[in-house]
Order: sequence, then structure tokens, then C-alpha cells
Amino acid sequence: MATPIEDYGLIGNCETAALVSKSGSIDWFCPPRFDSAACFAALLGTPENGRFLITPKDSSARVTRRYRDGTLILETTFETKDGIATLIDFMPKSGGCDIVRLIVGESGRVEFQTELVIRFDYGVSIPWVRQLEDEPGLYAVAGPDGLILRSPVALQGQDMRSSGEFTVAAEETVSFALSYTRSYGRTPAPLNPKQALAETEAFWRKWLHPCPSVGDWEEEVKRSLLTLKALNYEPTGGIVAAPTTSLPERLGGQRNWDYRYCWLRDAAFTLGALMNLGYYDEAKAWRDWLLRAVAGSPAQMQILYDVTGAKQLPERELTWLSGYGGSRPVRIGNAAVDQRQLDVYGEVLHAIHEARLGGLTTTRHSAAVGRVVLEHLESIWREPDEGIWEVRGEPQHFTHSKVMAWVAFDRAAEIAASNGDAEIAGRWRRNADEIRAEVCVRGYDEKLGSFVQFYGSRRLDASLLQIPLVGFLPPDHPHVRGTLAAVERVLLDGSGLVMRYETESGVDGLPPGEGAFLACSFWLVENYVQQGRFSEASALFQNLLSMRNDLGLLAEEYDPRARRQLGNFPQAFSHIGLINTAVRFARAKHGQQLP
Ligand SMILES: OC[C@H]1O[C@H](O[C@H]2O[C@H](CO)[C@@H](O)[C@H](O)[C@H]2O)[C@H](O)[C@@H](O)[C@@H]1O
Repeated sequence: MATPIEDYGLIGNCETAALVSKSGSIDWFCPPRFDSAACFAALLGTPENGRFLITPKDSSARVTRRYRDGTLILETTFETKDGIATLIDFMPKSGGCDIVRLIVGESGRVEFQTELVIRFDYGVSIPWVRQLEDEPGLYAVAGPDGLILRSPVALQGQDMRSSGEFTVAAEETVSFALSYTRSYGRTPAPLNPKQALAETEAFWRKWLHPCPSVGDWEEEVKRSLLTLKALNYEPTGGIVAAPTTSLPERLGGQRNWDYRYCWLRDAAFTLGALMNLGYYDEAKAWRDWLLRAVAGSPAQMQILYDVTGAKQLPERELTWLSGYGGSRPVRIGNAAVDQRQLDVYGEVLHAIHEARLGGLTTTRHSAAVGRVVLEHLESIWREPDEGIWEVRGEPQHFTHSKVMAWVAFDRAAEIAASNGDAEIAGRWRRNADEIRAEVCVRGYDEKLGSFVQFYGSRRLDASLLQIPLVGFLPPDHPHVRGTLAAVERVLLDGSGLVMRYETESGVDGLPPGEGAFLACSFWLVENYVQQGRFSEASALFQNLLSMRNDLGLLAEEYDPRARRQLGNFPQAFSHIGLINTAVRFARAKHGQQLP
């Protein structure tokens, strides 16, 4: 049976990440970049597809784990009948691409086994493995990729894997340092594991230090913030939606997508959450990434790019991987790259608008790019699109897409007015007014008393919960109240979570059925807060918090019946929802002043 998604912990170095299971197995690792080919892909197949296991020989060991306070350093403690030992996993901020694993004896003696199965190219290429010559360890190479493992523990090669055993006693530490390298490049110098641990701890603590306490949720908000930071590709300022591909939205199903890219939407939301907590450096870095990514013809602007801003992300299936819990296909790349999604203009303009309020200055270049992008939107907003949910069915006039096109012109008009450009402000305002008038007629169903998923439809969509959150209409407007009531009636599943939409309608062109998309439930909490329905807001928020795993991590979706997380993990959208909801709550209910 597949390891539950919530049994994984995340480690990362702001360039790539790895997932470590509760039993001490690294089952996912894509070095050196988030979207590089995995060399450990057991997550989406079997141990044969690559993993790095360090686990007690006593399989009945009691396991507890935690992040070292304020960091992304994962500690997994194993308690056996003979003793207690802690496995410390982290990726140093060394400029290289390394994973350090330290096994620290706490009491008694604990016997461990380790198994290293390296499979480059997403679990398929078996490397040539040899012992290092001048120091204890291994070197594995296949084509351009190399991995070096340095450790005093001797490993024996058998059946295309390297295994060993060791014992750790109280106050002893055993170390493993795994470094990725280009096989044609220079061999990375050995790192000092203890020094790397101290430096990594200092990095994360320093980064987190300015984060304010938000309401009653200091620990929860900080963990989500650290998770978002881990999804930030520091060399370029890009932000990935999640570090995984193809974790299923329905167990055994086909809704398996690659999220290791920078969606303008997800990244803009991420910045919103960061800025809500006073973090503006990432906003500036992302704005610069954005300007580079969208440079050129506005008609060629994409809704997602890779972490460098590159455009080619062809989708393909990895046929040799059996998929998480048999969920096939496993996909890399993402065909949504060719879609039109009008909402992203609104999300980006909103983020830029917020960043300006926080002191990000407009340059002549950014103003020029902004203007051509808006002129392009002016020419396309009347077209149908694939919308926020990236449907793979027919394009529609999604109400949410038009609302967000309104947001784009509304924020652009404010920016132009504050720059003293009355003429251009007036032009954007006329577009905004026209869109609002159209949406209030064509996107609203009088009989339902609610906005609808797309023009002419009688179905609901959780994205409509954004209408009061983005200021399209005020929370006390009857259309907003009616839409909220309709969403509660139609999209709440039995456990109080919000479904994105009715997948059985066929609108998305995929077989029906998925978990509850967690961000939508956070939007419902925000709506309750706006309505002053604090006790319902509080109950749903608590329920959502209880769905985090023991490390505070959330996947994209949740199956309340099976009590299992679903979809890519950890997912920025879900953690953004947590932070924004806590901030809105703290401001509204407790009157807390936040940055
Ligand atoms: O549901 C079908 C689509 O699912 C993915 O999109 C979702 O993830 C994106 C990244 O977080 C998010 O921006 C989008 O709003 C979500 O619907 C997938 O990437 C798509 O290819 C797929 O069509």
C-alpha cells in the first residue's frame, strides 16, 4: 500500500525539495531544480524507482517527528525497545544541492538499516556505482547526472542497490551527506554536516524572524509561511505551485498533474500571503521574474512558466511509473500552458497593486509592460477561456474569469491614478465598469438568486466566493449573500468542506470525482468572516487546521471520508488559504494591526 501523502515531510533549499516518509525513506527528490528529473521516484511507483531509506531494524519502533523550531529541518525520532535515536534531515543552503542525514543517539542503542536505490530520469536509469577512492562513500553516475554519498557507514552493492547496517548509541552521531553533481563537472567538496546544520538553522530562523504573530495561530501561520518560502526558487524569484507531480486528486484516478512550475495565479497568491505578513523582498524578486517571463509579445504571454521563465513545458506521460497508489498516468510538463485563463491578469495586477502599497516602486519598464499587457486584455476579455480550474473541456465565459478581468482593470486604474495619469486611469476604469455591468447580468441567475459558474449555466462554482474578497461587490450585497447561500447549499460536502464545482457536470472534460480543494474552504471561512459569522468561521477554520499533518503540511485536496490528503503536496494554494484566512480573521475579529 502506498505511504499516505500526509506521512511525508518536506525538506528543501529554495531551489529544489525532497519528501521524507515517517519511516525515514526519501521517496522524492529532483536535483538540482524543482522541475529536474527525479532520482528518487518511489513516491510514484515502488522502491525500485529510487529511494534513500534509513530506518530502525526494529519495524515496531514508535515514530514521532517535528520540524526544528522555525526551520525546515526535519527531526524523526525512533523509539525502540533498545533505545531512542533521532534522524535529522535537511538540505543545506550551501549553494550546492545536498541532503544531509544525521542519526543522533538519544539513549540506549538503536540498530539501523539503510538502502540507497538511485534511479535517474524519474525512476528508470540505473547508474554505474563505485566506491569513492580517497574517502568512505559512493559515486553514482548515469549520463549527465552524478550523486555522491559520503558516510562512514560501509554500503554493499547488490541487485542494483546499496545497503548497509549500523548502530547508534547515546551521544553518538552517524552522518550521511548526499550531493548532486553534473557527472562532467567538478566533484563537490565534502561538507561539514554539523556546521551545515548550524548554518541551515540560522538561515531559516533569520528569515522567519520578522513574521508577526497572527491571532491565535502563530505556529500554524509560521509553518505555512516557511512552506511557501520553500517553494520559492531563489536564483530567479520564481515560485512553484508544489514540489511534486501526479499525486492524485482522486486515488486511482487520472487527475494527476505536474505542479513544479510557476503559475502566475499561484505565485501572485503566494506573494499576497507573504506581503500580508510583511515579506516584500520576495515580491520584488517575483515582479522581476515576471517582467522577464512575459517580455515580448503580450499575445504570447502564458499562464505558467518554468522557474527560470522558460515557456516550453510539453506534457508527457511516464509510462514506467505505476503512479501513486496505482493512480495513472504520471505526467510531467503541463498542457495548461497553452490555455487562456483570463483570471491571471487580475491576480497579477492585484499582487502588483498590493506590492506598491508596501513600497515596491514602478519603473518605466514595468509601467510599459503593464500597459501593453492591459491593452491585450482589453482586446481579449470578451473571449471564453479555461478559467481558474484549467478545465480541459470546452472554453466558457467563466464568471470568475470576468470578475478577475475586472480586478485587473480596477487595480490598473488605481495605479494609473496614483501615478497622475488620469487619461489612462479613465480608460482602464471604463473597461472595469463595462465588465462589472456585464457580469451582473450575464453571470447572475435571478431564479437561483446567485452568480453562476459561467454565462448561461445554472451551476455553482467555489471561485464565486472570491467576488466579495476581491471587492467586486460588497459582502452585504444581496447577490453576494445569495451566492454564498447557494454555494453552501450545493457545494458543501457532508463534512463541511467546499467542492470546487460539480465534476459530474463534465465541464472539465475529465472523469468525475475528486477530493475537496482546500483553498475553496478557506475562501468560505473568509466569506464568513466578512459576513461577521465568526462562530461558523472559527469552526470551519479549526476543522481545516485539523486536516494538516503532524508537521503542519497540507496537500491540495482532502478526502474527509477516508481522512486522507490528496493531490500534490505540500501545495502553495492550501497554505496561502491558511495564512490569508488567519490574517483576515485576526484583523476583523481581534482588530489586530498587521503589516
Ligand atoms: O483540474 C484540472 C487542472 O488541474 C491542475 O490545475 C490546478 O492546479 C493549478 C496549480 O496549482 C492551479 O493554478 C489551478 O487553479 C488548479 O485547477 C492542472 O495543473 C491542470 O493542468 C489541470 O487541467
